[in-house]
Amino acid sequence: MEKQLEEHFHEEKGYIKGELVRMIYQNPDEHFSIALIHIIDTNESIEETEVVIKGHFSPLHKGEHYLFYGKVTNHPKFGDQYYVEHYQKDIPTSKEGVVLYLSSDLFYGIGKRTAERIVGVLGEDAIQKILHDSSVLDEVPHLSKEKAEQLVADLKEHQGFEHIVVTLSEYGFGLQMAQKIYEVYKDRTLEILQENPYQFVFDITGFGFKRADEVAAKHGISYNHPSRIQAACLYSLNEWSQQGHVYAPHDELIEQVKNVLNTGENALTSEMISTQINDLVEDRHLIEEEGKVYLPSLYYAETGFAEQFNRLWMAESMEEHTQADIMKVIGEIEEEEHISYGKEQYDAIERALHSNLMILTGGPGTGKTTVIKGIITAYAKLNRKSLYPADYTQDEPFPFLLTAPTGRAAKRMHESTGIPAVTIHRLLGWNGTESFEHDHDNPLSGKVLIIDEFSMVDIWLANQLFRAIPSGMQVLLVGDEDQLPSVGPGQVLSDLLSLAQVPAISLKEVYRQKEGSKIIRLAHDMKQGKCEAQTLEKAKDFTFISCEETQVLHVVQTVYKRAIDKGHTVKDIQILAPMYRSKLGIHRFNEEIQQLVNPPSRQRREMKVKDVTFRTGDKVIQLVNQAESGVFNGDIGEVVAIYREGETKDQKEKLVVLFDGKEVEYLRKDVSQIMHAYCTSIHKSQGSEFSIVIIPVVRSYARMLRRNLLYTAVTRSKTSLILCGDEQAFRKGVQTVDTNRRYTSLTTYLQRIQERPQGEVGEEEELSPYDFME
Ligand SMILES: Nc1ncnc2c1ncn2[C@@H]1O[C@H](COP(=O)(O)OP(=O)(O)OP(=O)(O)O)[C@@H](O)[C@H]1O
Repeated sequence: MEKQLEEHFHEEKGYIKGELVRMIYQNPDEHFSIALIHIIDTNESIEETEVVIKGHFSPLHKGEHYLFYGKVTNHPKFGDQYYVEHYQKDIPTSKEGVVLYLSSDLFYGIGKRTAERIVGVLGEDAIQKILHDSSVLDEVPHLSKEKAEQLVADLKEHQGFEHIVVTLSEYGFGLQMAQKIYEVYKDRTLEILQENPYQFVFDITGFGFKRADEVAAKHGISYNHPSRIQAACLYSLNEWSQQGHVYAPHDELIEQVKNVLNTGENALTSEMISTQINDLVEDRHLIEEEGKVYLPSLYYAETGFAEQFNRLWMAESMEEHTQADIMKVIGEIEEEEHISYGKEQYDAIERALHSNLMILTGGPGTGKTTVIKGIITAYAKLNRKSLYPADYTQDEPFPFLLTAPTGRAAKRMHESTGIPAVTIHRLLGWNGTESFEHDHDNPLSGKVLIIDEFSMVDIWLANQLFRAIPSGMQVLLVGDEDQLPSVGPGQVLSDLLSLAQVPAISLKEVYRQKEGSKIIRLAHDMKQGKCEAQTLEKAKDFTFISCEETQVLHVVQTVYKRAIDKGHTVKDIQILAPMYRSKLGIHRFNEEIQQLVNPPSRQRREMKVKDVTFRTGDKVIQLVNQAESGVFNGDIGEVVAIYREGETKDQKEKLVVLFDGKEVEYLRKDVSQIMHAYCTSIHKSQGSEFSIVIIPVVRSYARMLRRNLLYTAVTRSKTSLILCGDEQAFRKGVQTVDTNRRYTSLTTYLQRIQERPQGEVGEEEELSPYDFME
């Protein structure tokens, strides 16, 4: 196999056969290295006898020969270098060569005579044979067990990683995936690859069923092999949860699995699939209850959250204040703040003050923030507490915990209340991997917890958060039920609201509208599905520019430019679109707006990653939570510096982004954590607000256009909203209610808990959903 590969590469690609002179640089985590090589043989046009090579390879050993495949690149300062795309050890193939190799210093305790005996028995492909099945060494006479074990260990160390990567590359796996696979299975990789590639679907994040199927087909694994069907079940359920469902009904899962297995004429019956689902359930890879099939992590998150929610809801009431006291302090606040609370607002403050747990909902401008401030101030007055964190000590911590799912939402919360607010991840002391500092063993401390933008919180995070809330802490969940549900699985807010017993107050009266905001009026009309001609009429803060789909890009550019010319910054202006990859997708807008506001220039450094060019001055968005650097999914920043290899201490290219006064460095390999943010998706914009929002709405988006999506987009704008495109498409979207409810069973569990005889508690669940996640 290796030989064929070598011949194949020799025919098609440039190569250098060489020997290590010295390692110049190596980063073991990334297997990225630079080395100086003495050239033994090459078909590349390199004049020198030595060359610097760069690329992903583990440390090379002196005295061994390697074959490097790649490209000659010309470095302006250092001349010719070789960029290694692929490499392998030049394993000796003649008997003499193998004897020399095995008796070299690389192998402890193997002298020339032992090496000759090994090659005498196993032949010139002794190395491959031993790597494939080390028991072949039993056939070698006078080779002690210890020596044989040492030899296998040394061989694996010297040949293991390269050999595995080379073999995986034959199956079409890139270096990154090969490394990921190797990290999980180490020297068992090839064995698993050959015997049960479907195992990869279980163990390796991002490993698709189709890839496993391709590998399995090469090994002749049959279409109805139990491992194949089981992997398809697991894969389907994963896909299902990515669409927001917490479970799949057994029968629907079977249908989905049939589609994934796609066996054509070789039909697999529902019974066969059902049997495999049952086996997975028996082995605890899946959990099934009343015909609902769950991934264990989701099952434990949902049942766990229900228990935690119930615990807080049913906790002993805290010290009661009399109605008279409450009325008195609310009156005082009204006077101090020059405000007269509406009836709903007043009720919300009053009820929150003597509830363990309450939900506050309302559209934009209904006074959610005003009520939050009212609750905090009233609590402080009633309990004679200061609102300044500096007045507190470790023994008596600050009583108010304010939190939100995104950094931007937390920042807004802080700005509007004057009280510190952090992301939920930070509040829980997330360490960036699998655990949180705060959980039921180490709960949060404080008296009142307020969680804003709760519609964005998925069932995993909700459970994790609620586990860390001590009984007796007052909890207020705040959100807008008409916005999109969480990106992750579940629909926690709307499930809770659907239960009549859960204490909730919905603010309906709009206050900001009284200040003449058309944006707010539009949002409230949209909520009711209203979108008449009058609704879209131009106003001071709102314009719908009707135009053909082909003109939309130009119109968006013109509006953007005009806003910039008027003195607004790129930060103030946000384009929101529902799709990434269409003619009018997010990527396209980003390219065009970058060209408009941050074009190539001598003063601006660039880093090209795949097809995307990042430039200093670019507006970018963080795509994943990154606890160590303190940046979170959805945070928006600006590229402030780009460093080349030779300019940094550790010789690495870097891109630096400034997020709200905090600089974060990205290595080239991590740049995929960010993307341009001139235009972002509506989903990513949840929890953020922008002064000027531009939303293209065209017919080609039709399958995405839903009321809650458009409502979320429109309510992101603070002072100016520009819609452009097709009014009809917008209207249709507003009238299309997302009827695809997610499969969740939170309400069932909560009801079940409520009906349980008093005093009986649920099984103490020691597991956290994160125990099941990577
Ligand atoms: N009872 C009231 N009397 C007068 N003005 C009010 C009242 N309640 C709220 N407002 C004003 O209405 C505006 C919107 O209120 P607030 O910011 O609290 O709403 P919100 O629901 O948090 O809105 P959004 O979600 O859009 O931020 C603010 O300017 C606020 O001062």
